[in-house]
Amino acid sequence: MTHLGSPHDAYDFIEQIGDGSFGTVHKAQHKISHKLVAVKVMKKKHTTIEECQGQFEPKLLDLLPAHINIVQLYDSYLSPNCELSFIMEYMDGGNLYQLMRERRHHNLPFNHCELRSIL
Ligand SMILES: Nc1ncnc2c1ncn2[C@@H]1O[C@H](COP(=O)(O)OP(=O)(O)OP(=O)(O)O)[C@@H](O)[C@H]1O
Repeated sequence: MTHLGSPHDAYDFIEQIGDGSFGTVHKAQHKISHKLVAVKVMKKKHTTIEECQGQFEPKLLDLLPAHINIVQLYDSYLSPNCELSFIMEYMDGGNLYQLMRERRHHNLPFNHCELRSIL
């Protein structure tokens, strides 16, 4: 379900944590519950709810069964300035590239079990 309105009304944006091909990702905190979330603000502008609901990523996340290795999608917003934002579970471990660099730096290669869970 996409809400009409800005995610800034419900969340305090803390910092930008990523920049992908399709959107920028921010760490944010719900103003009432204080729960930390990741907000992905899509680069492409959208004008209608129907257009937002046709997006591939949220459709896929909705279809997948709950799993600890799959980020949960909580909500989405369509702002008056035509920005579409997804509110997602916040993962605080960094991305795979950062993890690989850190492990290499400490000379700690992944074992078979870890590789299987990543792939
Ligand atoms: N749910 C999340 N919790 C914490 N950080 C996240 C979350 N989602 C994305 N990020 C951070 O934001 C970065 C960009 O994510 P995004 O999904 O926009 O692109 P990507 O999948 O990394 O790259 P691309 O879309 O270009 O293939 C990620 O690399 C990660 O560091």
